[in-house]
Amino acid sequence: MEPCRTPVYSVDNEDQAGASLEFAVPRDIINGFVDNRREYYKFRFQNVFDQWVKQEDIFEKTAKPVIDSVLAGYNGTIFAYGQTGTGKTFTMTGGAEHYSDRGIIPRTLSYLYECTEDRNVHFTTHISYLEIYNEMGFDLLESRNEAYRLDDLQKVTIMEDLDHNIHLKNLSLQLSINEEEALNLLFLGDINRVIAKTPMNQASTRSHCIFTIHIRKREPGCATMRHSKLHLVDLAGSERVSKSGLSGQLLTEAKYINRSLHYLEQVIIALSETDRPHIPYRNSLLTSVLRDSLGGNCMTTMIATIAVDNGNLEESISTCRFSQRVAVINNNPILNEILDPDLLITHLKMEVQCLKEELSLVKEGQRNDRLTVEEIERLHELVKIFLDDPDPEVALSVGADMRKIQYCFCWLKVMFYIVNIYMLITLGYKINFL
Ligand SMILES: Nc1ncnc2c1ncn2[C@@H]1O[C@H](COP(=O)(O)OP(=O)(O)OP(=O)(O)O)[C@@H](O)[C@H]1O
Repeated sequence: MEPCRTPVYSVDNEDQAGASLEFAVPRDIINGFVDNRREYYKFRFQNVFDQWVKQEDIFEKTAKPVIDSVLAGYNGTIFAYGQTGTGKTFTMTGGAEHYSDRGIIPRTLSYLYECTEDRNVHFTTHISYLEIYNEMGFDLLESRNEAYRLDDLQKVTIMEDLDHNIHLKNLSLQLSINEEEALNLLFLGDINRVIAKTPMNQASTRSHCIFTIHIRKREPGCATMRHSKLHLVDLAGSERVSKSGLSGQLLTEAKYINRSLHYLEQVIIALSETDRPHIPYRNSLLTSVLRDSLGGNCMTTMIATIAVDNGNLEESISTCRFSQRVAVINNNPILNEILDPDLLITHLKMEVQCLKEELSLVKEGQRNDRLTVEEIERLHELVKIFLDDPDPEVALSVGADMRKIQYCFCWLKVMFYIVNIYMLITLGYKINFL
């Protein structure tokens, strides 16, 4: 947050009804003339952080619960939204001056690898880093060398399968086995990010960036595997084109940013209205990529950053209104669990074997040549083993040959008669004896 020039806001974290942020706007501040606009605006959120808050507190209260649910097998998203220059990148990535200024992404990596140290559970972590600039996707991790131009990066395109799942073509997934490797990937991606100067903010990021951690977790002896992903999203800042005095390339960027944020807002509004049959995800690359992360089976946290000085009040109130829309969306996180691929292969092999036997049974069912003496002797042996085995689950397996199966049935029938006759004789003997 920018330092406050006029104290027109107050934060109340003690209120029983939840944390609140209130703006008191003296009438003379509203454009300098008396009008009918409201003088007080009060918003309630899960947490409200004032400008002196420590990065650690933000991480503990906003990010940690999402990471815990991602480690348990649910998808998660944390995204920073707000006017340009209000601290989104500072919140997500952090400041370079002090170690304590580390933002949510590096802290998430530390916490994540700390949690996955448990040797009894097998974790695999992959990282991807996508940049969306002027409605085009770029892989921030593809180039192992520093990119000098945006075109040096691999272009990422979006594809949809028959089940409407989104796939990102050319977005690399980099394996990272520890915190150091993951941080190196973050730094590589950050170097590759497009940085342009605007009159509003000397280090403004003009693109949306999505840092995604893909996790696979398997517990020993467990037939299933859990897979989840955590999107950490630093959105480009919204800005009023007239106010920022942009022109040329920067104006084009601002238009793209504002348009994609507008589409994001449309999606959020549609999600917050429960009776809306259609959610317009396809309008932009950003909403298409975040499709499974805004509504649906995901735990989503939005961090809204605002400036509290008078000059930015209008944007700040608009950001708060948008955040309240987001807060009413109800997601139903679903556990992402699949059968372990190795076990799946074993099951499929067994199924193929059964199907092969069934097939040859159908084909060979027409054979009418007689069984040889050796074959008959072998079948007697198999039936004996089958009958002698006390295990009720034991199977009599004679191969896919209808003649052999029929012979075994006949032989079992003979055995059945023999046993019955024997029992009758024994019973008759006992009666006579009595
Ligand atoms: N809480 C904070 N403490 C100290 N400095 C901060 C804080 N928040 C932001 N800043 C500083 O304010 C400036 C703007 O912040 P930042 O780049 O994070 O804004 P942004 O919202 O990401 O902007 P843009 O949308 O233009 O990328 C940076 O120099 C940053 O270091």
